Amino acid sequence: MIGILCAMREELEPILEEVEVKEVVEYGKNKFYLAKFDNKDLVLAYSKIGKVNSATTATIMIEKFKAKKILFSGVAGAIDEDLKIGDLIIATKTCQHDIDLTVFGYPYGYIPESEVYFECDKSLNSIAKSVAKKLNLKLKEGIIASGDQFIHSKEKKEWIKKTFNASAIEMEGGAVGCVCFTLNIPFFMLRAISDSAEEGAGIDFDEFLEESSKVSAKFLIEMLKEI
Ligand SMILES: Nc1ncnc2c(CN3C[C@H](CCSCCOCCO)[C@@H](O)C3)c[nH]c12
Repeated sequence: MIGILCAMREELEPILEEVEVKEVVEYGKNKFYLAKFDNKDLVLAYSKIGKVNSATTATIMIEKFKAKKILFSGVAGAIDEDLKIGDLIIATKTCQHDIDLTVFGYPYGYIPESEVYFECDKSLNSIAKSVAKKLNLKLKEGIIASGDQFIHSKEKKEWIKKTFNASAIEMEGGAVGCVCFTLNIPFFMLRAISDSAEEGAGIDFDEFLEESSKVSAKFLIEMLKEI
């Protein structure tokens, strides 16, 4: 079973259109779509926005639906200057920029007995890179930072870049990475850029959410053929 996770309805819908939904299971105030694609069993859901919702949905996919890998598809704000709206990025690792226990001498993003960074699955990332090569698509890879905030300030964006060496920003990957690390499940995260995470990002986000969600979804479908 492969878990396909998104945060928002707009991110999941273009994927659902491409798979054969066999059953919809209502559980934990959410809907889980059991589907087939290219003779593979999938469980798909959108978690709702944020780290708690995405951690909850990832855990249900793994524990209840027996997902053996989690693939995230969605949109992100750009931190690296060379990332433009519609560009694709995969996470080498994820982190949580809104964790702050620095008063106790810990680094930003660190919870005692846990990790700052959660590694993404290298074999899934190499499949993504070979798919991008085959389709002649630009695909960046880098650290992607998460927090329960929509970032729309150059100052905050630059702080996250300096503190975590992050290339993009969103609100779920660090939490899903932690769940997959905890349960020893391979984690892959693909994002298409929807905004600059600077002043005015909210306007761009509203304008490009649907289009960038489709870019990510289209690539994910191509990846599913190779897994
Ligand atoms: N700059 C940014 N900062 C943080 N995250 C992101 C992301 C990634 N996703 C989009 C969504 C945030 C938008 S909440 C929208 C509320 O509904 C608005 C109606 O559509 C959340 O799931 C994280 C894109 N640009 C970002």
